[in-house]
Amino acid sequence: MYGAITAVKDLALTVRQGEFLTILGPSGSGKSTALILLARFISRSEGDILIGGRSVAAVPSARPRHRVPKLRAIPAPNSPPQFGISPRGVKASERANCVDRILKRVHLKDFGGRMPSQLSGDQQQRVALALALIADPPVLLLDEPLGALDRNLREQMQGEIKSLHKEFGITTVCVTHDQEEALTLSDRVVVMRGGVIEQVDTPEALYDRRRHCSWQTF
Ligand SMILES: Nc1ncnc2c1ncn2[C@@H]1O[C@H](COP(=O)(O)OP(=O)(O)OP(=O)(O)O)[C@@H](O)[C@H]1O
Repeated sequence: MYGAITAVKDLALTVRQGEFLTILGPSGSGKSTALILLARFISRSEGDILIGGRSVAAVPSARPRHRVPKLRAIPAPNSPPQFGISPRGVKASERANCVDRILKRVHLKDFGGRMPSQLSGDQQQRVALALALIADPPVLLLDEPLGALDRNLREQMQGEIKSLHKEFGITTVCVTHDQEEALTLSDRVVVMRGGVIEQVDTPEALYDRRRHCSWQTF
């Protein structure tokens, strides 16, 4: 709840291990709030959120384990991309290698020393993706990851996100209002409207069902 506004009214959602789940809906439908609830950024009115079978309420709030930087912003704006985050469960001696390997994987091998302002929009998104992968979170949360990019770059980054998800197998919850993006990237799509879940389906079933009842635009 934000004051008198109940952004998400009733949310019962199971995110499966390793899946790419997208929350799709029009502006104001509560998508980001649902994602925030997942990350426990704000207090919940009621209910519980489980990650890996464990209640996030049991996780100390000072440093939320499940928090992952939004892709639309670089989390450490004044630092070169390779700083500011350490790989989990990687020995100190191997950290630099791990960071290099992931920067290479997102096509930023030679960009490690640049400041964010020296990077283009898609390079900044790649840095954010690299940071998320290096952090190796139990659930990767993406809020409108490609919203700031033009169409060509968006399609290119969609392909990259999809192949990174396949390769790293990180359980991912993504928020978007872009139907094409949701259908392209996801194993399942959650359609939200007015703070409630309207439908949960595979992209194929969603496309098929909506074809028969006039595809709604967001
Ligand atoms: N910090 C806030 N304070 C007050 N109201 C808020 C706040 N954040 C969101 N809201 C309200 O909660 C409702 C849901 O917003 P939310 O951002 O979750 O929706 P959304 O589907 O992600 O929309 P968008 O795509 O525009 O970000 C909206 O009515 C919005 O105005």
